[in-house]
Amino acid sequence: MLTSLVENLTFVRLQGELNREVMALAFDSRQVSDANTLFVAIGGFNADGHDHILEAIASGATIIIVERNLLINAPVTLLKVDNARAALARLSANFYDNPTQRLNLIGVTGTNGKTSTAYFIKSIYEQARTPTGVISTIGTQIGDKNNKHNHTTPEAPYLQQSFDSMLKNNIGNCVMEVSSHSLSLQRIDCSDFNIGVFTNLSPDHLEFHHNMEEYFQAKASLFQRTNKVNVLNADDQYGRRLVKMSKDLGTEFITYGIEQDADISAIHIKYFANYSIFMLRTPTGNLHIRVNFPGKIYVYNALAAISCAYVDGIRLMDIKAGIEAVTAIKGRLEVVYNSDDIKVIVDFAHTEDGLAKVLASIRPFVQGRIILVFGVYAAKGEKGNDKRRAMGGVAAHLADIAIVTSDNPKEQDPQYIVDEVAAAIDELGGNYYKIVDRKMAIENAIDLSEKGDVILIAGKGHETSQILGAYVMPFNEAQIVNQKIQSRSRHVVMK
Ligand SMILES: CC(=O)N[C@H]1[C@@H](OP(=O)(O)OP(=O)(O)OC[C@H]2O[C@@H](n3ccc(=O)[nH]c3=O)[C@H](O)[C@@H]2O)O[C@H](CO)[C@@H](O)[C@@H]1O[C@H](C)C(=O)N[C@@H](C)C(=O)N[C@H](CCC(=O)O)C(=O)O
Ligand SMILES: Nc1ncnc2c1ncn2[C@@H]1O[C@H](COP(=O)(O)OP(=O)(O)OP(=O)(O)O)[C@@H](O)[C@H]1O
Repeated sequence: MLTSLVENLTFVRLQGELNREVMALAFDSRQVSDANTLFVAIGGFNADGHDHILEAIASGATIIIVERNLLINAPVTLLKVDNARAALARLSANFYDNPTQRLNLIGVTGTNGKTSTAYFIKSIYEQARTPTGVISTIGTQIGDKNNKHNHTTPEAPYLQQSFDSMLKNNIGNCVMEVSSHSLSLQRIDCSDFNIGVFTNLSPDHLEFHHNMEEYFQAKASLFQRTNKVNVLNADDQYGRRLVKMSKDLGTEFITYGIEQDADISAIHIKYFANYSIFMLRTPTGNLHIRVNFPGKIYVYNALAAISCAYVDGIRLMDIKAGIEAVTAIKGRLEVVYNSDDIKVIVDFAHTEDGLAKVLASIRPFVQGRIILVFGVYAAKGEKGNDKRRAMGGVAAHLADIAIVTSDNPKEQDPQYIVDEVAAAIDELGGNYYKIVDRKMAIENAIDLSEKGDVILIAGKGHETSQILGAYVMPFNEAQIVNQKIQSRSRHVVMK
């Protein structure tokens, strides 16, 4: 009933009764399909939900939440709130009876590494026989089911429903990637986090957050609301700011690192082509760990997950087994083809820092050349230009050949983006080709390759489609690679 749903919500009743049944929640008029739906009208960046109230009512909405004084000539209940997004979060949590109060919720935030850290955490907790759900860029995993969604951190109704579903399936822990958008747009309001995990911070999403300070403050807000402890990267300058912030707030924290003094650290690290080994140092003992992914970034992601499990009381043997049990994460340094001649890797690197670090991780083990296929999605304008140029710079410095192509061009002109990235590579004297069509770019990389080369296809990782304008085209990089290699070998045999 609406009377219980509005608990702890500050509102003004503009019309109608509170004594009404609520069958569903919606924030998009196009998604209303049930009678007795509560529709929250959000004033957005592009549209305004208030302009779509009548459509929502026509589809079944009977309770409308608004931010303005209005009256509607229909038998609906109309409540006014100060902030519709915050109200959506409160109503969603109430609708599912505040599930996070009964869930061990762990939030992972930072620019890069959230997904692998989340999967490492899930694996460790499950070694310790504590079932764990995941909400991440790859999807929401509850038991054996994985539901894909467009967001890294979905909107509040979906989140609260997922938490509720985890509890109903006897899953007591949830590890969730928390994006800066979700923090700024109140998607995770009314979610009680026990632990917050910070990976790192580097430029991204600046068209939305305007500058690094604003971006940092959005991320920092997660660590101001954790109930138990913050897990912080001592080697990252923003991680050290979060240490200071936690001290000031009197919040418990634990640090991890490789370079700086930290509570949990990795020493004697040895890097190999497909994995790394190191000695894990903790306040209560040391042990050897193997991470089945190459490069320093995965040692960091493993340390973040280890520190989270450690402060949550999981035994070191389960921690070790949990990290070592993760052998693949979709689209994260995923080897989609490997032979004596060439290796083809698909990876989700889509920021300057991520791309640079992935290239640095694989470089020591490449006998031939690195052929990089990549595109950049960044919004129009100065911040977008900065990102495109910065990624072009990484390609110029760290790849032998760059094939500049499209990522998800979405509403933008793909040729413009490719030209701009290529101009940045050109200025630095890099070696590049421009091929707007991503499938052709991948095929050309294979044609160009010689024995000993590694092809890195960066940017889309786990994604299975490409967004061109309003068109979502199925796009499977592993399939494209394998089909091309098969047809190439057929061609060679026929000759
Ligand atoms: C920048 C951003 O986050 N935008 C979010 C924002 O969109 P918006 O304000 O532009 O929405 P809008 O189009 O103006 O519409 C305003 C309201 O009217 C409603 N509407 C609109 C039209 C209509 O016919 N009927 C109707 O009811 C809309 O559903 C919306 O509630 O509010 C919408 C819901 O209210 C979100 O779906 C939308 O996410 C968009 C789709 C998005 O792409 N977000 C990305 C950038 C994002 O959140 N990314 C992060 C980080 C990913 C990462 O780390 O890489 C993520 O967590 O995924
Ligand atoms: N610790 C790290 N530091 C820098 N780059 C990293 C790190 N870990 C992974 N990466 C790179 O960033 C890419 C994205 O990593 P991951 O998917 O874990 O990040 P994410 O934080 O989930 O990103 P998003 O929020 O955009 O989904 C990886 O494919 C890899 O190229």
